[in-house]
Formats: sequence, C-alpha cells, structure tokens
Amino acid sequence: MTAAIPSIALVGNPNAGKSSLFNALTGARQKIANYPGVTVERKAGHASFADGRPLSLIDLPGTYSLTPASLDEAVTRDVILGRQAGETRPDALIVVLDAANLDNHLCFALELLALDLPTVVALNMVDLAERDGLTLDPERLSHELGVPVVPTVAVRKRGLADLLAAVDAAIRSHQPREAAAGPANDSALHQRARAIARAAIVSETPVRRWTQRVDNVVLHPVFGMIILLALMFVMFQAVYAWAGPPADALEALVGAAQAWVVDNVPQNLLRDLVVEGLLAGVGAVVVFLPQILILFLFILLLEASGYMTRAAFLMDGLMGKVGLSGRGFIPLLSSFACAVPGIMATRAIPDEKDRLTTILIAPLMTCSARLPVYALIIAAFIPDSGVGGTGIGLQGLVLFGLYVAGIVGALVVAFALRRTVARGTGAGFMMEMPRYQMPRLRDVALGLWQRAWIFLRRAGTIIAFTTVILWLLLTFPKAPEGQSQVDYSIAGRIASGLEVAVTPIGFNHDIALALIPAMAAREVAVSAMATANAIDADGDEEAMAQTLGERLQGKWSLATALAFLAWFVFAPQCISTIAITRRETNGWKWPLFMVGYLFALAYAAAGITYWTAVAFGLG
Ligand SMILES: Nc1nc2c(ncn2[C@@H]2O[C@H](COP(=O)(O)OP(=O)(O)OP(=O)(O)O)[C@@H](O)[C@H]2O)c(=O)[nH]1
Ligand SMILES: [Mg+2]
Repeated sequence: MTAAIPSIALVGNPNAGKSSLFNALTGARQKIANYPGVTVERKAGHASFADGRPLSLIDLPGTYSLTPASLDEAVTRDVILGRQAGETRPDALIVVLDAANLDNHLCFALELLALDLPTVVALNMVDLAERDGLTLDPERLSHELGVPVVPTVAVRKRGLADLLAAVDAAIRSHQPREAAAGPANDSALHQRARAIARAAIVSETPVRRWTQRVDNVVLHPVFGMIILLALMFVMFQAVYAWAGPPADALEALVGAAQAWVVDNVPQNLLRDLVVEGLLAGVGAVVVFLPQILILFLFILLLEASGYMTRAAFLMDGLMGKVGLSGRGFIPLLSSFACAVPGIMATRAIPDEKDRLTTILIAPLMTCSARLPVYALIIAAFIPDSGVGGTGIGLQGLVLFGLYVAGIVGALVVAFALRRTVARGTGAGFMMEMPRYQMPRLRDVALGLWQRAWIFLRRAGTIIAFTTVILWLLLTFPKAPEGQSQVDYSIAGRIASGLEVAVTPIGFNHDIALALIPAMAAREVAVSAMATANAIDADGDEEAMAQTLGERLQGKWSLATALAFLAWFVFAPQCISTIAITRRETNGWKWPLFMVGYLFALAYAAAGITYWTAVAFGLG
C-alpha cells in the first residue's frame, strides 16, 4: 500500500453507473475540481470501510479502453497508470460494469484487469437486467475474471457494504502476478469478453435475447443512423403521399363554405371579413391538418414502440460532439411540436450554459407551425413527381431536407455557442431503454386527437385573431377605383416599406406582407397571404376559383419560393418563443441575442438560396 489512506478509483465504460456509485458511497463528502492543466472534472471524496477506516475515492470519466480517444479518456488512463500530475496511482480499482451490457463492458474490464492492480468488479444495474429478463451469476463471472464480483444497484444503494468489504480484502490479499496475460489483440479481446459474458448468464428470456439482437442493429453507430434517417425519410414521404385526399376534401369544404356565404349573404364588411379573413385566411391553415396528423402519427408510433429512446441514444453521441448534453434531447425533441414546451423542459438540464445553449437552438427544431408554410410552398412549387423514376416523392424529399437543415443548423450553432458565449463541453447521459412493444391504438388515437385539438385551437384563437387584424389593415383605407386595395391599404404600405429590406434576398410584396403578422404565429404567413389574395381577387371570378398555391405559382419565381422556405428554417417568427425565452433566462439579453442571430441566419440562408437558384436559371 502506498498511502495511509487507500485511494480507490471507479473506472468503467460511460454510463456504467460510476458517478452514481461514487455519490452513493461518499454522500456529501466529495470535492469537485479540475485536473491541473486540463478541464476534465476531478471528483474525489471520502468514504469509510465497515470498521471506520477511511478510504478516498476517485470518480473517473467513462472510457471504452485504455487507448484514449479524447481528453477525458486520456486523463482516465493517466490516472489509472499513475501518470497524471498531482495524482498518485490508485491502490485499487472498482471496475463498474452495466449488467445488461456485459459483453461490451467486459472488453474494457479485461484491459483493466491486465494492469494487475487490486481490483473488484461492481456488477451494477442488476435491477435493470432482471427487469429485462436477464439473470447473471456473479460467482461464475468472478471465477472467469479472477477477481471478486459484487452485484450492486447504485441508485438504490444496494450492495455497497459488500463492495467495500471486497475492496478491503482485495487490497490486503493482493499478490502481484508474474506477467499480465491480457488478450493479444482487439478481436481476441472481444471474443474473450463475449465468451465470459455468455458463461455468466444463468437465464435470459427470449424477449430479452430478441431485444438485444434488435438493439445491436438499431443502436449501431452506422446502421442505427441509417435506420433513423430512413424512418424520417419514410415519414416525410408519407406526409405527402397520404395527405392528398383528406387535404383536398378539407379544401373543398372551405371553398364550399365561402361560396355559400357569398351566395346567401348580401355583400357587406362583415361578410368580407368572414369570407376573406376567416374562411380564406384561417381556412388556408386548417387544410394542413392532415399533414400535421400524419407527422404526429409517426412520432407517436415511434414513441409508443420504444424506438424514440433508441433514437435519443443514437443522437446523444452527436450532441456530445457539439457540446450539448444528452439531457437536451427531450427538450429538443418536444421542440419539433413547439419550441415553447421544449424550452420549458430545459429546466431538467443542470448545467446553466448547457441549458442556455439548448434554449437558444430549440427554435431551430422544425415546429409543427412551420408545416403549413412548408406544405403550401412545396405543394405549389415542387413538382409532384418521383426522383429520377425511383418512386421517391420529390415533395417529401424537400420537406425532409428542410427538417434536416434545421437540425444541422442547430448542431452547428450549438458548436459555435459552446466555444464562445456559452462555453463548456457536453456530457452523455444514460437512458433506460424501454421495452419494444406494440403501440396501443387507444394511446395513439388519444395523442392524435390532442394534436388536432391544439392545432385547431390555435387556428381558432391566435391565428384567427391576427388574421382579422390584418384583414382590417388590408381593407382600410379604401382604395380609389382602379388601384390595388392591397397596395393601397395600411398593411400594404407597411409591407412596401419592408419590401425594400427583403428584396435583396428575393422576397416580394406578398412575402413582405406576411412576415410581420407571422411573428404572432408562423402559420399566419399562410393565412395572411390567403387573405391578401382573397381581397386582391375580389370580384375576379377566375382568381377566386384558384387555390392559394395556384395563385402564388403564377406570381412567384421558383427562386423566391425556395428563398422563402430557407427563411422559415431559421427565422424566429414566433412571439411566444421569444417571451418564454425571456422568462426562462430572466431577462432580455438572451431572447434578443436569439432573435438577432436567428434573423441574421434566416436572411443569409434566404439570400444564398435565392442567388444560388437565380444562378441556376430558376429566377
Ligand atoms: N436502474 C439503475 N440505474 C442506475 C444504476 N446505476 C446508475 N444508474 C443510472 O444510470 C445513469 C448513468 O449513471 P452515472 O452514474 O452517471 O454513470 P457514469 O458511469 O458515471 O457515466 P459517465 O460519467 O458518463 O461515464 C444514471 O441515470 C443513473 O441514475 C443502477 O444500478 N440501477
Ligand atoms: Mg460519471
């Protein structure tokens, strides 16, 4: 023994439960600092053996092997080997293994055992293994590894006394071996690990074996990613492939209602308000209900089947690379419905800067309010055809691209923020993988119903309200005979002012008019254009018979349409998001920063898209 107080290091793969064990063993007796010269957390604490003798514990970052791939891992290795400045070589190791992941975790454990320090294995998370139908034999494992194995449940403080007793005994009885006999190479190591893991299994239910096999593919860094992308891809294809008939039916319904009012109510201001503002404007948004429901049907099914947590696990690595923590996944995922609850959910992120970064990028996740805008423009400007005769719908592909653009944008921004205003690094976190199961029809139906209700309530409140205000601003003052009512109106004149600023990125008067009211809610961009078009078409039979998409098609270039889509990927067109950011960050600084950077990105993205498209002759 090198010190009066033995020092013991907790080592193992990421998420094995080292920190949980460390916390359970040391309680409040811990100190967190950085290793000298590096920004890797050094967590040290005190505990005592059963007879009261003290020991000191070090919690190390998770590592996959002794060949370091990152700074965290380099520090872990240096500490274990006694090369880390300011740290003496530990007197013993507690190798923490996730019982449910034995074959993976045993690889590193075998490497550690070859170091020939006094070692005890904590077979952690046995509760989860049992829940999933896996029973292990610690004795057998101990026999195979040649060191004591103690089953533990760190979060329930189970097995801690046995663990410390085993450590004590291991330090006392340790006899250095002649030569460490570790497996010769990587593949031999894996094989040996797998063989030991198999030997240690007492029983495994078929469900667990099956789950394990599926997970081996679904959680694979390459195949898993391909599957995730493929699922997303299919989802967006379906949005277009399936929404057609119901969307057409809804559109016809809105059209019929308009015609009925026009035929049966004498012309007056109120009738115009109803026809142009409510039916044309709000109706133009409501027709996208089928698309929204198809999207959420997929999300609900993926969630209920147990796949979503796997997707989170896959993304966790990527998020860590840009400095986000895995805890940000759920807030960001819910931001696909709406950034407001997403931003509120960031409260679960303990690190302030980490949380701030997650808040600042949440609006880049494509919320469902963008869908009507995307869907309108895509339906009008992207041909409804297969890509190169493959049967892959081009429209769905573009929609997929817009979602991906938001995600990639968010990752890039997070990367930049974590190196500047919100400096810090990411940290993985561990999620318990739920069982795979058949989604229950009732739950999915209920989820869809809730989504539909949220959407329709928005249409009936904020969207209707904003559209009515806009209708007023578009209707007054009355234009003299022969002049365009839209151009002459208050809203039209404000739009003309704004148009100057957005012409360089290819935007026209229609878009300029929609941008300001769309701050209330993104869908208003659609209702605003529909209302303006209805007012514009007033009396013109042919124009009135056209859908909004057809009208836009006749007026906009493809370059403008694409620029408008690019704008909506980034633009913070949502007052609620800005307000919630103010509330959650206690001040105006960060919401203003967010609005500033997002508008700047939106402007740049729209401009680049427009001029690139023009260069390709699409202007
Ligand atoms: N059910 C159960 N959960 C556990 C157990 N031990 C740890 N956990 C959970 O597993 C997750 C990861 O635990 P940590 O202690 O952070 O793992 P770690 O090994 O320190 O991870 P890194 O520091 O990232 O390498 C946490 O959410 C814990 O609550 C256990 O025995 N049973
Ligand atoms: Mg830890």
